[in-house]
Amino acid sequence: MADEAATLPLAVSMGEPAGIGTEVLLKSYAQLSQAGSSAPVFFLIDDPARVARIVREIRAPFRVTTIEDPAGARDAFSQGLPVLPLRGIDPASLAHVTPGQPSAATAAAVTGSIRQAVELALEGSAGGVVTLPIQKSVLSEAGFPHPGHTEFLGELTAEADLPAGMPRGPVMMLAAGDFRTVPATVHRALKDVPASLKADELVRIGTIVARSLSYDFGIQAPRLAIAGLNPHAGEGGLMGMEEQETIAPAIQALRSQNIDATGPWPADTMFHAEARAQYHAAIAMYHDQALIPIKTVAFHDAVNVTLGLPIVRTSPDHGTALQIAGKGVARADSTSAAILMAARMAYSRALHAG
Ligand SMILES: NC(=O)C1=CN([C@@H]2O[C@H](COP(=O)(O)OP(=O)(O)OC[C@H]3O[C@@H](n4cnc5c(N)ncnc54)[C@H](O)[C@@H]3O)[C@@H](O)[C@H]2O)C=CC1
Ligand SMILES: NCC(=O)COP(=O)(O)O
Repeated sequence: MADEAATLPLAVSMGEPAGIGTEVLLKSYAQLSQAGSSAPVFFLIDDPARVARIVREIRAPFRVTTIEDPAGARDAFSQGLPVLPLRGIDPASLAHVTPGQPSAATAAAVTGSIRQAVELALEGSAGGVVTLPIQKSVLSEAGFPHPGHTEFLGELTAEADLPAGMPRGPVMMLAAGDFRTVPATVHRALKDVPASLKADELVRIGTIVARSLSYDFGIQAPRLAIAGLNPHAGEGGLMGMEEQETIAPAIQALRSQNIDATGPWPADTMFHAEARAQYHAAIAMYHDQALIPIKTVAFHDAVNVTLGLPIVRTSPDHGTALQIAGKGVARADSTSAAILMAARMAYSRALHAG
């Protein structure tokens, strides 16, 4: 990790303050900072007084260090968790957070933290962005127009240049070790999925995944397995036509671009261990088709990563877990994995950029 740790510090957005985000980040800091100079350096964008209060409440064996800019994170990291104050947000909006009870009153801080993290990454002050989970329903109540980070990040980075040859995302991928799944449609009602599947969109997603597996993850000849939509991948048209009309033509188009894509595979049998050994990433047709297998097998290890962005972005795979917020029982493995993955991706991008 020595070289990876030498890249720019990672910016961590605060996520829902009534959820488990702060707790898992503090636990990750306690764990990862043990690695000393080989630990990836990161900082949280939040209200330092709020975070310091939580650190005192849980009697964490470290403190919070307020930094004025990302450059201050490296020196501060060995002393305590570096926290960069939220820009343009009244800290009073975060003064009355009750664990487990999210409120629209904190929405500006939550979305402002993401925006600030992305800006720092785009201007080259941060090596990438790690987002802590947001409560999507509460942000929506407050007028936030995006169903999740993925779409918001696409908008925030729409004008920025991508690495050479990388088509523009955003594309969501969940990854745990060699197990990688991509939902071709993301935050969409199931009833709307069939009509929204388009061959050219599947080709764009497949191209981004293949390119990113090489560029960000060092897989030189990525193999993609594409799922069908219907039971038994349509059973020759008996159970649906999307495989023949949309998915198979997209696979042909990917193959004509020398991308090693196969399918459409029946989704029920493509995720067991022997099947997974045949490919580097599965492209599923909808959110739960992609996320159920990986969260079942690797809930505490998986990372949510956005491909096809001008910046690196990862996140723990879990949500705000309001039921256990404030109880001290949340596991930080996925957050630590997200930080380590972002550091590795930032290092890989820095190497490519020369
Ligand atoms: N990247 C993001 O911002 C994400 C946000 N969400 C949002 O989170 C909210 C809650 O979503 P849910 O579907 O309930 O999923 P969830 O992941 O918050 O919780 C599902 C179950 O897993 C448990 N759990 C989650 N994280 C855990 C951890 N670190 N340690 C131990 N147990 C843990 C919870 O207690 C609950 O039983 C929703 O608003 C959802 O949209 C969900 C996923 C990702
Ligand atoms: N289930 C994954 C999820 O909802 C995360 O979405 P995003 O906030 O990363 O776009």
